[in-house]
Amino acid sequence: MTAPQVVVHRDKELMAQAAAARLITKIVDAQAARGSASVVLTGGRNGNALLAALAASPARDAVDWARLDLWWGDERFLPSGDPERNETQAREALLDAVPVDPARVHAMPPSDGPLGNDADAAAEAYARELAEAAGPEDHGPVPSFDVLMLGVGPDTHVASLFPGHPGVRETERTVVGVHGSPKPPPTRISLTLPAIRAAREVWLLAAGEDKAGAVAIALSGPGEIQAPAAGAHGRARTLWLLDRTAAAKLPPQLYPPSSP
Ligand SMILES: O=C(O)[C@H](O)[C@@H](O)[C@H](O)[C@H](O)COP(=O)(O)O
Repeated sequence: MTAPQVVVHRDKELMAQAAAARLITKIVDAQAARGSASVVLTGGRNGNALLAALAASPARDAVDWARLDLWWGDERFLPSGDPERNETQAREALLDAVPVDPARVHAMPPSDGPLGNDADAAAEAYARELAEAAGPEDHGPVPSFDVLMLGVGPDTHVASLFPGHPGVRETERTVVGVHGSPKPPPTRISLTLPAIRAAREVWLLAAGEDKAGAVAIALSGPGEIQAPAAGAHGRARTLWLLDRTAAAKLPPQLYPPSSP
C-alpha cells in the first residue's frame, strides 16, 4: 500500500488547472513508455472542472488522443445522453473537443441499452470489458490504469462506493450494480476497491469546505467500510489533490510544508 501524498492548491480553479497539467504529463509519459495510456475518469464538479481545464490548455495537443483508453470509475444508471450521466458531462467538458478513438472510450452501459434496465447485468458487462482489456502483465482482471481519478464526497464516498453499503465490502467482483444509493440517482454502477487498487496512480480530488471533514477522516487511518476514500490506493502512488478549504482540517503532520 502506498502512503498518501497531499498537494494543496490555493483554490479550486488552480487545483483543476494544475491537475489537468499533471494529467497531460502523465498521459504523454505513459504513451512514450508503453505506446498508449489508460485513464479512469470521475464524475462530479472537480472531475469535470479538470476536464474543462484540459480542454482549454494548449498543451492538450501533446497528447496522442487516438492512443488513449478512457474508463469510468462510476456511472449514474440513466438513459444514454442523460445530462446527469458522468459520460455525458465528460463528453461536453472534453471528449467532444479532442480526437479520441470512439472504440477506446469505454463508457459504462446506460439504462436504455441492449442489456436493458438491469444495473447488475450492466456491471457484469463492464467487468467483462475490463477483463478483455487486461493483459498478462496486469496480473488480474482489470488493466493497470495509468491514472484513476476519484472525486470525494462529503461522506467520504468515492466512485459509487458509499460508507457501509454492500459495494464497499466487495472483494471479488471488479464492478458492481449499486442500489439505494444515498446520493441520487439511487441506481448506479461502480468499480470496486479491488479494481481501483489495480491502478498505478490514484488521484483523489476534493475542494470546498464541505469536504474538509471527509478529507481529514479519510487520511486519519479509518477502515474503508466506514470511509471508502481511505481504501482508494494506487500501486505506485496515491495522491490527494486539494484546495485550501478542503485541507483545512488536516492534522498538521499531514499538511505539506510548502502549501499555501
Ligand atoms: O456520481 C456521482 O454522483 C459523482 O461522481 C460523485 O461520486 C462525485 O464524484 C463526488 O460526490 C464528488 O463530487 P464533487 O467533485 O462535485 O464534489
